[in-house]
Amino acid sequence: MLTGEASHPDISAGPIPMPSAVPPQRPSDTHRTDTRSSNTDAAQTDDAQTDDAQTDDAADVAGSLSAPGFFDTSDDAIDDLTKSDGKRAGNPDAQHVTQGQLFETDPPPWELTVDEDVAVASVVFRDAPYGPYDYRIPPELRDRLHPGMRVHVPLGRRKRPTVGWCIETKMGNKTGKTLSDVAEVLDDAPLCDRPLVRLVTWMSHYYQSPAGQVFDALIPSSVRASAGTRERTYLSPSPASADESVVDALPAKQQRALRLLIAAGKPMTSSQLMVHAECTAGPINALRKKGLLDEDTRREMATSMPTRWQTSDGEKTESHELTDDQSNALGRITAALDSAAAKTLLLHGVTGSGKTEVYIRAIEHVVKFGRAAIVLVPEISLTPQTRGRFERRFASVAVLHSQMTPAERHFQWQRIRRGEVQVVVGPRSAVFAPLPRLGLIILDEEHDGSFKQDSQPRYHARKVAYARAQSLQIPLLLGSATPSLESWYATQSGHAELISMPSRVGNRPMPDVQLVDLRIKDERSRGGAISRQLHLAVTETLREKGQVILLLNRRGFATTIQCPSCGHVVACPDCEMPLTHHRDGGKAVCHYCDYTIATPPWCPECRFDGIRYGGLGTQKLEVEVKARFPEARVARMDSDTMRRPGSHQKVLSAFRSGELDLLLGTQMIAKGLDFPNVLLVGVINADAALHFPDFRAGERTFQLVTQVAGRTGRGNRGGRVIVQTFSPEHMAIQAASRHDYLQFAQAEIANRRKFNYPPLGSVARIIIRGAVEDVTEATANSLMLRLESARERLGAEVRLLGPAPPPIAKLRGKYRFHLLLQSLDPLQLGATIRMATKTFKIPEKDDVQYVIDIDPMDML
Ligand SMILES: Nc1ncnc2c1ncn2[C@@H]1O[C@H](COP(=O)(O)OP(=O)(O)OP(=O)(O)O)[C@@H](O)[C@H]1O
Ligand SMILES: [Zn+2]
Repeated sequence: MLTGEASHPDISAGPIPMPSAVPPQRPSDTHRTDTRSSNTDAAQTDDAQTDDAQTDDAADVAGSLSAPGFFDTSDDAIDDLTKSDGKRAGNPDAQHVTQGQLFETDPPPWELTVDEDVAVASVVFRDAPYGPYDYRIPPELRDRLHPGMRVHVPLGRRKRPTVGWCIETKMGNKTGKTLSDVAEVLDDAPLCDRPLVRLVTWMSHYYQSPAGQVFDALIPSSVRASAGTRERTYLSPSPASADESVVDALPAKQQRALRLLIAAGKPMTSSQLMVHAECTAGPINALRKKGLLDEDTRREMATSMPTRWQTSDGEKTESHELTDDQSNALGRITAALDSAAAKTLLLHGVTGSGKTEVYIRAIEHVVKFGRAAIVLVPEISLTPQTRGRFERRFASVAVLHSQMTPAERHFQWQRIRRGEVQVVVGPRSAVFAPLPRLGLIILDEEHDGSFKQDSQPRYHARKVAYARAQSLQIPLLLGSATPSLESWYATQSGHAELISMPSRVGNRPMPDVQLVDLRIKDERSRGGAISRQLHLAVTETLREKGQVILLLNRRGFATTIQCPSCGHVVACPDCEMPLTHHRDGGKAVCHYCDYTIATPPWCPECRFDGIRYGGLGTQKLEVEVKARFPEARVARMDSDTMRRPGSHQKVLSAFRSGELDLLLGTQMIAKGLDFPNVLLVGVINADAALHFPDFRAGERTFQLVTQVAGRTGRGNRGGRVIVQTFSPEHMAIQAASRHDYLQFAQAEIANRRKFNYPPLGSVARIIIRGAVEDVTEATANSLMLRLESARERLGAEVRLLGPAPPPIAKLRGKYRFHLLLQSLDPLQLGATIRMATKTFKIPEKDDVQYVIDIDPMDML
């Protein structure tokens, strides 16, 4: 029989406190379906990157440019995660918030007796009910079962046999009930060690995601399914075969086979022995039947792995003599490594300052002491260059990427776990790499949006890396030319150490950036996307045999309302967020607070009557470019053209070798590429991301323009940048045009302070979706009421916004509403949601689901 007692994972086992309770059972079965809100084709921006490393079923696409906070939980706050949410928020009644109760028939606490001699396992499940529930470990399994293993247990009144994850083993049954037995242990060894199990419980608590689902994110499905392995039975001589008289009495063929096996001195499979003894299966089976052979079945890799290493993209460079900036940076990183403290370091190095070389030297330091490192990068197939740089410098590198087969992924995971790997390079899921002696975690391009997972559990790799580094007492190194404001703010508030590399390698100048004001009629080309200045610059560059990059980051839908004459964007008076045009009914709606007006027919600012909505895509741009520059060899890079494995590789190699003159595409061409012959970068519409209904719009725009501008001037021939924009005076664009991160960061922090947006406060979002609009809205409303009452009971200072339709108000035939929560204290935010959803049940007939997104990255 089950009990409803919430398990308490061991928190004394490691240096950092982890939460003391995993979330209680979720009341609504339907909750577990993740809406994958922004993973859709309709909504998907052109920057989709897939990383199928961790989920079987989820498309797991991440899209946007910025990153949520992780320092919004101060160290104290992380510490406080070990306490009950309710207590912290000041309500004694709230203590029970973290306790899961399955049956109302549970005895009251004073009737509980503790049975000290029972070995107990706490088990969590992927599907509802999620647990944790306690089971008795039968004596014969006591030595075999450890946290991090899968078990078969009976679940529910019908004792349905179910696979679960053991998160804790302990002595003593405190439930006062007879526990059901663990039926079977499914793994020979834990699939994750204790620190990783504690990371699971922390993630489960923080992201309010069932621990069983977090395990599934942590352990690749290929590992769970033992992809690429098979069972083989090995034969060895049994003790009975030691009797010479028995052997002598055997028929000739059997005798020969057995003697050969004894002489070999090692076990063989039956087919190996058949070859060796030149016999059929008959004599071997006869030996088996006579009890002269012992059998041992093992699971092993089917073949030695045919790893399909991608060839490098043609870059040749090797180790460099460090610049002064680089050696200073390295010195500070090695000091942190030597101090064996869980320090967070932010390496802010301008584009082309040589950050990769610093990472490599830091890892060399780690490897020297027999330890290993994880390097997280935005999707690796976009940057074959980075991969090549690591593979050339370390003997044993495991590169994880989305195009691996399950067998390859499993093979690499086993290598990593056996401690055979010095460096793991991979996307966000690589933060879970089971390295036994991890010494350093690095996030390159730490501001990148792909570090946030867009399906359950909706974790951010930076925050998880932070938690893992803290628990192992190792440094975390974040690197970027355009750090996220979260990381930047952490350096200002003393939670992270700032290391600056303000100049480029070889003292190359930063490229000159020229702004083209698209509001001026003459600058706009009739019907086209390329201004007169940009056209001239491309022509000149091609004539000089230089290469060109054109960026057009068109989002899947473009519904901002902007005046082409004055550049004014219609925005919400309460939230300062741009309003979104809804074609049905001609409404303009704030997607934060639901402020609604009729879409203005002319510009409210300058009265120009030709206000417009919408945009232009890369495909259309390609047609225009080919028409304007018929001689140029052009390639387009976006999620449509880059579907096939290896396609990035191909285009980038062709670009490096000079077989292509012009590369146009979405933000995937803005990332980390290092091509010395790129003399011109053009940004077609810098506003694309600027007027998005998202408080991170300015940050994303700054990052994107700065990053793409950084792709030029990396060789000896210099480089320049042309940025077309309707908002040349906007602070983000001004700062980007001067490569001035500091100015941007200071101004943007001041902006965020007004509304306590991250990194000053925390944000969470709940998405509700359903087939029938009013039912969905009614559900959203009743959840809102619960949030309000939870806020009151907890005395929490949390701002509640909505329900409002998100920019994508309908998705795959489902209506969507969202709620936003904002607070200076992430713990109060989390506790409010936990309390409000604890007993929130949606009747099955309503067909409505909800999804909790803590530290959301986008508001689509
Ligand atoms: N000490 C050095 N001496 C000479 N060249 C160097 C040195 N360090 C790095 N480089 C070269 O400088 C170039 C830029 O380095 P890298 O790509 O690491 O820059 P980055 O800081 O990562 O820039 P971005 O943020 O734009 O990706 C590379 O071609 C690299 O090989
Ligand atoms: Zn508003």
